[in-house]
Amino acid sequence: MSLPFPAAPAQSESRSVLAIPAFRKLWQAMAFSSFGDWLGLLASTALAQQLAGGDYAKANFAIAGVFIVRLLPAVILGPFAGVIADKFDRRKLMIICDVLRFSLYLSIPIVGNYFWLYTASILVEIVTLFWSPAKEASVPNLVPKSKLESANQVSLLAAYGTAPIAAILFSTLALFTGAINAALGNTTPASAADLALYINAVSFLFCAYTVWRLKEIPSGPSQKLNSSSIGKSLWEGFSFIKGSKIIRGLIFGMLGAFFAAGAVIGLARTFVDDLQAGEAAYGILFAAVFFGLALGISFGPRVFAQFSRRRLFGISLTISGLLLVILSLVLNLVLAIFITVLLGLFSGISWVIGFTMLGLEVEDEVRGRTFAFVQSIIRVSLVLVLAISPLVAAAIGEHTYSFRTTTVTYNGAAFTMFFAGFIAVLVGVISYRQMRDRPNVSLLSDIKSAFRGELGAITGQVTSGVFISFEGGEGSGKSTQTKLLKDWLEKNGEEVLLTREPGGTTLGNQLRDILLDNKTGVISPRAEALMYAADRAHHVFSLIRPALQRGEIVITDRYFDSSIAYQGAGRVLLPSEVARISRWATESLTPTLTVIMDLPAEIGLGRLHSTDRLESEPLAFHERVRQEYLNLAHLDPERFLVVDASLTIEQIHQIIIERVGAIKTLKRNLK
Ligand SMILES: Nc1ncnc2c1ncn2[C@@H]1O[C@H](COP(=O)(O)OP(=O)(O)OP(=O)(O)O)[C@@H](O)[C@H]1O
Ligand SMILES: Cc1cn([C@H]2C[C@H](O)[C@@H](COP(=O)(O)O)O2)c(=O)[nH]c1=O
Repeated sequence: MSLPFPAAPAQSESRSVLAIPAFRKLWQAMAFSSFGDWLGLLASTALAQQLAGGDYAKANFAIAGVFIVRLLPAVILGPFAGVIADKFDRRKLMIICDVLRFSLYLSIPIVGNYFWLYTASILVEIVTLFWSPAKEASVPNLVPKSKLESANQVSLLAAYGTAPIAAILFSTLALFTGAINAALGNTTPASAADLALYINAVSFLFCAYTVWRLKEIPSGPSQKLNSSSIGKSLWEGFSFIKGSKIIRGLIFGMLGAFFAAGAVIGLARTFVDDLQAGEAAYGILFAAVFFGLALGISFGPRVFAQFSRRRLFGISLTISGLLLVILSLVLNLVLAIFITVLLGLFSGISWVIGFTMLGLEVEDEVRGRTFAFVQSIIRVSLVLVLAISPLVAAAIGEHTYSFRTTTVTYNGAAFTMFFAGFIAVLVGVISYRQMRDRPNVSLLSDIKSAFRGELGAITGQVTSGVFISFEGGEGSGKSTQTKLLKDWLEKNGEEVLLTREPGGTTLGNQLRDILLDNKTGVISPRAEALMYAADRAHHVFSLIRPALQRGEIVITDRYFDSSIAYQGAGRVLLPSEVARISRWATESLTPTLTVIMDLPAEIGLGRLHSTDRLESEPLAFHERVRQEYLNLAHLDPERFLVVDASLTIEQIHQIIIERVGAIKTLKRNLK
């Protein structure tokens, strides 16, 4: 029998996609234009502030204006631009767009007034709306299908990874503007914002040149693009998410994360001014957010690997909100930068978990619409927060307070950040409560368990298909009920794989013989745990995962909870350690539903005609197993269904099909 391809992606995927010369060149062009975009954003907001000439309210209004004009075209024209861009030669379109962006950015510092700053910003955004779909449509022509996901990952890196580099360059320009002006022999000295805008312009010229040389991009118009309107995707996505508590919590939380990050970005320029710091500090603060975000995205999920993703999401969001509140109270720039890195870090964690979980929790058929919904709602809320927060700050104005001998100044930016942080905390707490798994496990004990490496991270990981496990003591009726359920599901049009542990595979059957044969005699508890885990690893790898990926329903008679109950409680090993082995063996594949057939051990054993090596264990062993099952179910009532196995076979079957029949992805529920 040939084994399926491993589920985990190869480590060097991202590097290998960049080894494709044509894609690498396009990627470099993307990285340059993203870098230019970030530098342009920093420069435009700095210029808007400069043009206000020291008027606090005017500076805030002007900065809000920059964000509004940069985001509005995408909200209003986004879907239409995609359709129009479809009709043109992609390569030529990208070159024209880049040359236009070069000219527009070049003109902003030359003209140097508000009117042209806003007009040019709107035009740049409109041009970008045509460039982006042309670029998106070109990527599939340059990389094989199997590498598309890695291509998207490195594209994201180019889009966001360039932000801190742009911010550092902006700070450097701000620090050395005088020297640079002198070196260039400028008679009318340019500000850091002007210089940044010139560099930005040149980055687009470079991008145009790269694409011009990239003959691999087909010259024809692109294939059909997703052109659904924002209104339509909002509505369709909304209809799908309203039924799921977890997805609702996720989206609500992600909006909270964007709300907090948007407030920092929208208010950063005036906030650093309130801290008596200049343009260099603005760049550093901006870089700090992205540096923190990058840290959170890269290391967060790995560092907190043992912790429940659903809980971690709400917690990191709440911490981000708290950090925003603290940031608003800080009057020292160095401290503010440190807090901003932490704020970015926790926002990064919630962002990456949010997106990953959306991918995991949302079924294949509705994933596209859900993501479209999330993207639309994020754009709309970003426009609102970026536009509104400087306006609120302007309305609040400047305030100085005296306490005995000290005076402190808290301006509108600080007050607005405080409120934004407060709202983010509320959102974090609500989404934590809404998404929290295992409601009977307290946060503190979950943190302790995570440090010990317990089951925390194991929560709803099935991507496609439905995975149901049956658990219970000896003779409790598992085999009888799994067969009845299989028949019922097949009558309802499902493809079903019924399997068991140990022994779902050829190798598993050999292990089963050794494990259950009375002649085997005593096996050390740890060796026994490893043998069951070995059977499980092979079972998941070669049978269960492939079936789930085919979209089938997998029913297994016993899975990892058996090991926790038998080897953990029965053999008196640490259940947390046994769980950890299973998590490793299965790459955390967790059942959608686990049915526990609960029966006093004595009755179950009494139903059997012969006894194997495990069944021959004393009654106390089997009672410990039963109690451990009940304990597991108590901790995670969402995953477990405990059934009274002393009822009749038909009564039990009815209880089970009532619960299974409610699973949303069953064909009968999708009609
Ligand atoms: N609800 C029930 N009431 C009475 N007898 C039952 C019930 N369910 C199953 N049985 C009988 O109990 C015996 C054991 O049932 P079954 O093989 O389904 O249990 P099991 O949990 O799979 O056992 P094992 O742990 O040994 O694999 C069978 O003879 C079966 O007909
Ligand atoms: C998966 C698994 C099973 N066991 C024990 C439980 C039973 O005594 C046997 C399996 O027999 P069954 O007739 O198929 O129920 O193995 C275990 O101890 N640990 C496990 O992980």
